Amino acid sequence: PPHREQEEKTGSSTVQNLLFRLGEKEKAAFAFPYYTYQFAYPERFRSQFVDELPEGAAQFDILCSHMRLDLAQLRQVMPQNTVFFTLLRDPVRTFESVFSYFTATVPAFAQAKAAAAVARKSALSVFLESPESFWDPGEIRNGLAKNPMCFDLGLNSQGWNASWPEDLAQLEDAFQLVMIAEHFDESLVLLGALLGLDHEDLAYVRLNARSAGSVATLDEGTVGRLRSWNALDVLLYDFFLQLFWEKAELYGLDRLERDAALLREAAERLRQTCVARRGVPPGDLEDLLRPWQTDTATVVGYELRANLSQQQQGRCVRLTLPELQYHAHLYFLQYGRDMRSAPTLFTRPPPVDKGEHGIHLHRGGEHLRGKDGRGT
Ligand SMILES: Nc1ncnc2c1ncn2[C@@H]1O[C@H](COP(=O)(O)OS(=O)(=O)O)[C@@H](OP(=O)(O)O)[C@H]1O
Repeated sequence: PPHREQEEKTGSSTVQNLLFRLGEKEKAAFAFPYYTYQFAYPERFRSQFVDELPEGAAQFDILCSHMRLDLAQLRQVMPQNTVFFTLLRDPVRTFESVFSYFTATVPAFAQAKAAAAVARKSALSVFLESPESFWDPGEIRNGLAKNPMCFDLGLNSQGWNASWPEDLAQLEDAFQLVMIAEHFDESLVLLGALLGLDHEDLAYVRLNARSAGSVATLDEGTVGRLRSWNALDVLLYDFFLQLFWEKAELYGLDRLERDAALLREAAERLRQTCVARRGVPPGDLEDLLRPWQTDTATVVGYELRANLSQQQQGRCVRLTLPELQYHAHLYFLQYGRDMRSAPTLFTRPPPVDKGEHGIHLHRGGEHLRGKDGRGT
């Protein structure tokens, strides 16, 4: 059974979608959060955050919802032969994405934004001029404000300390694969080899991407400041990037490139079949396919072709289904009830409010279930 640790803003929704599709097809038992679609994030993961084992299942097969990692607690939930993998992204791009997406929810970022309005500068540049002045390390909602990838992996993300190398070595032992977003297709090939998946299983579309207008261009000075503020994320990334290339060499570099090319072809075929328009702004998307938005970032989605067969429709909707909608759908399939909502510190509420929520999800669910004739 795979377990994927979800890293904020690294491309993890794209990998999660793949596991959702795979798990749904195989009727896997998902270890879902008791509340909502994330494990009480940004608290450290605890086994009691997981909902009950579904009826008839002897163990959980897949766990892939948002969490801040605690390996020991996670091992209490998942079977012994679980494959652990996660995904890292260039720390500069990750931080820029985290900053843009969570400007309003991370207090350190929100304060920088307020100061920027006065100074008539960008919030990110004001933050990077003196990050320490905005950053209160005692405030848990500031977890993502510095070294967000280390934070999500449960490492000490606030500064270097003596146990860091050992903590890193533990992660190296625990994860069979650490994927690298900059080599996404090659990472997927290695994942496929690990889980016994073929190119068709691995075909994907890029999910949760911001519109071009939401992505900041970074000059050299900004990149330098981002790297020094997130120095531990840089260390983490460089360490696992090197490990990634060692794994790639073991697989065979030529073979990896050949397989990545085949995967790209399979993915492109599926995109040609399914997608009429990519990069579609939220206002143009129906509820079912509209990704969750924040106040500060526009996240784009996909419009499907109009004349799909029933079977294609089932596959294409799932391929492009945003995280919350797919999570809610699978939760409903697994338990026969709606996902529980609960306020968390980082509230990203369900896509529509409570009253409509059920109707929307049922409609979404029926749409999904009806179109491919799976039925529940
Ligand atoms: N395949 C692939 N390769 C490279 N990058 C990718 C891929 N898929 C998604 N992305 C980018 O990842 C960002 C979204 O990350 P997450 O899905 O992890 O976000 S979230 O934490 O779950 O909200 C988001 O980055 P930004 O657009 O910079 O915000 C996506 O564009």
